[in-house]
Amino acid sequence: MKINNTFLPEVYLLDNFFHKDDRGYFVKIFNKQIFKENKLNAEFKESFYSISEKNVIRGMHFQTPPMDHEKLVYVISGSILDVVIDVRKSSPTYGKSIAFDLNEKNKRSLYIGRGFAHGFLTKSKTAIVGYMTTSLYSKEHDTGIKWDSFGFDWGISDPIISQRDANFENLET
Ligand SMILES: Cc1cn([C@H]2C[C@H](O)[C@@H](COP(=O)(O)OP(=O)(O)O[C@H]3O[C@H](C)C(=O)[C@H](O)[C@H]3O)O2)c(=O)[nH]c1=O
Repeated sequence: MKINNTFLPEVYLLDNFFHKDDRGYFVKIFNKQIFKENKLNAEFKESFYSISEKNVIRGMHFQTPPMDHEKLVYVISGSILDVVIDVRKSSPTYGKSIAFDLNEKNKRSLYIGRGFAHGFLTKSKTAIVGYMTTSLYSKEHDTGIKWDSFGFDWGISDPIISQRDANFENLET
């Protein structure tokens, strides 16, 4: 596993270990020792996955303190455009976003620190996206900002989104 810095501190792009043989692929997405050696929070408390159709946007989600968390996002099948934005008002990179293609071919994952909103666009027919988070889900602390409110070009104008995501507030400028 190789952990790559990005221009957003606390957001890392991970090149995961994988093994290919005539049966297919084996991919490892988490190793506690490597995470701790690289000062990434390795104390994950929940893991879940979603299955999305093409042109679905899920996001931009985050949990507010004290239930904020680090999040590890990876793609089991398909392809997504994964987007993260800094929503920490006191941060020098507040409002700055970064995007990565995560897919079953590159087997990359994204480690997202606290204070960042996360979302993705499904680019393949379907995409199975896995998550691990370092806090428990808390409905009261689960919130977000609107997907088209921070100047990011998703390359799509009419995504399939939930009513909840459509009703999020815009990023405060
Ligand atoms: C996360 C979660 C959700 N829920 C409930 C809340 C909703 O009734 C339903 C679906 O949740 P939501 O619409 O938030 O799911 P997504 O839109 O796929 O959100 C996910 O995708 C975006 C991109 C993320 O970054 C979020 O961390 C992740 O939650 O499950 C639970 O009951 N427990 C949970 O842990």
